[in-house]
This record gives sequence, C-alpha cells and structure tokens, in this order.
Amino acid sequence: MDEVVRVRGVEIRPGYLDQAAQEALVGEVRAVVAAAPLFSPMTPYGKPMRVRMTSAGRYGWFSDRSGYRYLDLHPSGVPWPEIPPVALSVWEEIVGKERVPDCCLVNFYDGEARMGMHQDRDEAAFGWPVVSISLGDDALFRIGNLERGGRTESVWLRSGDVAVLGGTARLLHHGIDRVRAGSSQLLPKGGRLNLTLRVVD
Ligand SMILES: O=C(O)CCC(=O)C(=O)O
Ligand SMILES: [Fe+2]
Repeated sequence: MDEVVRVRGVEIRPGYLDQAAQEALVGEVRAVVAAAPLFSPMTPYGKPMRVRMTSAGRYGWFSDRSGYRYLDLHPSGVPWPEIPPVALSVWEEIVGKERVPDCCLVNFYDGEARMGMHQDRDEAAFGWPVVSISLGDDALFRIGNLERGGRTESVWLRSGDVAVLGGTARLLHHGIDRVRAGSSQLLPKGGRLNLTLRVVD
C-alpha cells in the first residue's frame, strides 16, 4: 500500500486501491460512461484510436482531424459528468486539496488495444502531475524520455495501481504496448480501464 516504485521519476504505487475501492470506482465509471458514452477519437492522421475514451470533469479530452484538444462538452453535446469520487480522493491523498483536477480521462482497452508513445501536453499547465489509476487487466506501460525515441523502460500496471507523472517526469513520453487479456476478474467482460486526472488550465 505504501510502496512506491520509481521509474525515471514516474512514481508507481502498486495496489494503491484495494479490491473494495476498485469495485466502487468501477461502479462510478459505469455511471460516467452511461452519461457520456465511450467513443473512438480520430487521430489527426485520420486513423481512429483503438482505445475508446470518455471524460469526466470541467473538460474532456478529444481528438479529430484538427488535432488534440480539450472540450467543454461531450461530442454528443451533453455535459461531462462529475469526476468519480474515488478517483478524486486518490488525487487529494497524493497531490492534495489545493487544486481539483479539471479532467478525468477514461480510457477503455480491450484485449487488442494499445496506446502509442506520446506526451501528455495538451494541458496549459505542466506544474501539476498527471495521476493515473489502472483497473482490470494488466498493461505493459512503457516509459521513455522527454525527447521522442531513445531507450525506454517498461513496467506492468495492475488493477489498483496508481502512477504519478509529475515534476521532471511530467512530460516523459509513455505508452501502453499491450494488455494481458484475462489477467483480472474485476471487469466481468474483461479489458482494462485507465483513469488519468489532469489539471488543464
Ligand atoms: O492507459 C494508461 O495507462 C496510460 C494512458 C495515457 O497515457 C493517456 O491517457 O494519456
Ligand atoms: Fe498519456
């Protein structure tokens, strides 16, 4: 619970959420997805992303042929739901109460989904960390460098793990190489949920 593994400045807290907290958070994410359905954003290169997404909070992350950005409303026109309380308490415990995150991006990975190496840099402020919560199947998380390319290190993220990209690690390239289908029983139909809490502006 209190263990912290540091990989290139990324702080990983294995098993931060216990089973009961994970189940509670899954229930909260279901409510988010019911109000603001998952969609597959189009990349600026014209290929739909394999990961399905939605958001909660003041802003939601979006991508289409015009590029990556944050939107005030879900693409269907409905407001983004409130950030799930369990996720908000993870933020408060790790980052503090001084600033509430503006966005909780929800990513859903089926067994085939992956996410290419990228930086989280669509926010206006990099002074606050990105806090990532993993639920469901294990995922191989690759951590690179501030510049594109170069040597990388990989670590498996498991259900209940929290990873914090802050300080010198805030703008490191990172991605998900693969998801180990069937490695967790948390989501009845399998797959992986990742929540990232972000300060946007
Ligand atoms: O799924 C993950 O663990 C990482 C997600 C991510 O990097 C992102 O949404 O920007
Ligand atoms: Fe990211």
